Amino acid sequence: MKSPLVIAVPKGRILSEALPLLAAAGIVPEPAFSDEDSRALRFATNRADIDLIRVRAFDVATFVAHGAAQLGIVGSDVLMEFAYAELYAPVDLGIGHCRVSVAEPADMAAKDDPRGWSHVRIATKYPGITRRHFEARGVQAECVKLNGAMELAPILGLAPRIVDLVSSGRTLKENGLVEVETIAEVSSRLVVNRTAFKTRAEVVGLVDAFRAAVAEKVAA
Ligand SMILES: Nc1ncnc2c1ncn2[C@@H]1O[C@H](COP(=O)(O)OP(=O)(O)OP(=O)(O)O)[C@@H](O)[C@H]1O
Ligand SMILES: O=P(O)(O)OC[C@H]1O[C@H](OP(=O)(O)OP(=O)(O)O)[C@H](O)[C@@H]1O
Repeated sequence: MKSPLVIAVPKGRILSEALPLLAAAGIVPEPAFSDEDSRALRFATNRADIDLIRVRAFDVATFVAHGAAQLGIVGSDVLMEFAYAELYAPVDLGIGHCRVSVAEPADMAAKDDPRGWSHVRIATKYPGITRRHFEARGVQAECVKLNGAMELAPILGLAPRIVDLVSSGRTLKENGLVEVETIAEVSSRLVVNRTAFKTRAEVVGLVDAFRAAVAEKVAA
């Protein structure tokens, strides 16, 4: 028998929205998958030919790009950051909606004009997206890489501006920051390893199942 297909899912906030979509696509993980006390990382499902792995959001892209997992669920922010050529993203899952934005302290924004920037220092988890965004209009971005709590950077003098995800805007507001530019709208995508897509027929069937699950959700 062929080895099971591996689907990588992020363990953070997307998971609760992804599970109903997986179920609608006919994939239900074993109970240990939702058990917070479980230390297991790879899980069987109701389908003998499919396993799930639970990894960090950024690592979903890495596992699938290298073919260690054949499919995955990941935010388009992560896809933009890495731009892996081996990743094919055929289905917008319509979950995990937010945006990647530039933000700065409210008092700074009151007198700031983004058109006048020539060099910016930015704290971010997304140095790739940030550099490309600013380079496209001739602005040099010096990035300080953080893995979370970017909103602290301006207050503590690490960098005057940040590039981070914004959804309700509450995190910015509670930290005295305002959004000054939206770089991109974000949603989660089904990603597939291009080689697996060509060589394993079951992958094509699964992509169709996810597409149907999304269409069903939209129609409901
Ligand atoms: N506030 C938000 N609203 C909607 N979607 C979000 C929001 N924040 C993040 N996301 C989406 O969820 C994905 C995972 O984010 P999450 O915050 O759960 O993980 P993380 O904290 O980056 O992960 P890790 O703990 O592994 O570093 C992001 O890549 C993005 O696509
Ligand atoms: O606009 P809002 O609705 O407030 O959402 C934005 C926040 O959500 C994300 O962080 P998350 O809560 O995932 O924590 P993290 O810093 O661990 O990534 C993001 O990094 C922002 O901090």
